[in-house]
Amino acid sequence: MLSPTSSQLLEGADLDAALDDLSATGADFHRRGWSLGTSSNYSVLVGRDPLELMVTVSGKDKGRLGRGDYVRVGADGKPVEAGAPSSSAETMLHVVLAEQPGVGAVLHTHSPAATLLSDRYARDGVLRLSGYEMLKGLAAHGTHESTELCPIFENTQDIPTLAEQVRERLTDAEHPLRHGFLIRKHGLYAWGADIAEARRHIEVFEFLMDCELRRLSLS
Ligand SMILES: CSC[C@@H](O)[C@@H](O)C(=O)COP(=O)(O)O
Ligand SMILES: [Zn+2]
Repeated sequence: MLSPTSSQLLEGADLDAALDDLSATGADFHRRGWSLGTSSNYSVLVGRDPLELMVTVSGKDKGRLGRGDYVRVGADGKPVEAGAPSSSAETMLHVVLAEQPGVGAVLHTHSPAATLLSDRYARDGVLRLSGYEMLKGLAAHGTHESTELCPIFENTQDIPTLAEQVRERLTDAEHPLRHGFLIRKHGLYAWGADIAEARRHIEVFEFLMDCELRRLSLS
């Protein structure tokens, strides 16, 4: 349980419940074909002062995660405890997102739609999702007559540089990152105030990208 003086947001039974929720999310995403072949990584914020996250261990089957498949990392993306297994190769992306006030969980998926659309619209640098009722499932979209601009980053394999690019875009004056972004021919990152909201954002993006893919194949 949380003590009133604790700087930790999650500990004890609350932390176990959060990890179980992330593992159930992984099993669900795996079943839906969004987290196959050890792809994807997930994290939940456990403390802000200092910043600490629980991130999935690198290379794990995301359909069969257990409580031991998470590593506690700090603001530098390194494990807090000596001898801990390596956290996700993409840990720094989770860290820069979790640094933002109001972000409590980050999820990453590898669906066929994200893989293909991030390439199809790479030249534009953005996937435009416009006019769909399901946009209301993204926080702060009160109407279907809105547009979500989902930026697309190149898949350079240089995660520290990508993390810096993401950090800059989070506060971009013209088009700040809002709910998610794509990495070209790779996948989707989305986040939320907690695991439930991050999962909803992934589901909405995946639904909308599936619609976009079908719309392209119809036309
Ligand atoms: C199937 S490998 C995919 C990885 O390269 C990576 O993009 C990924 O999502 C999972 O890496 P991980 O280090 O397990 O977090
Ligand atoms: Zn990935």
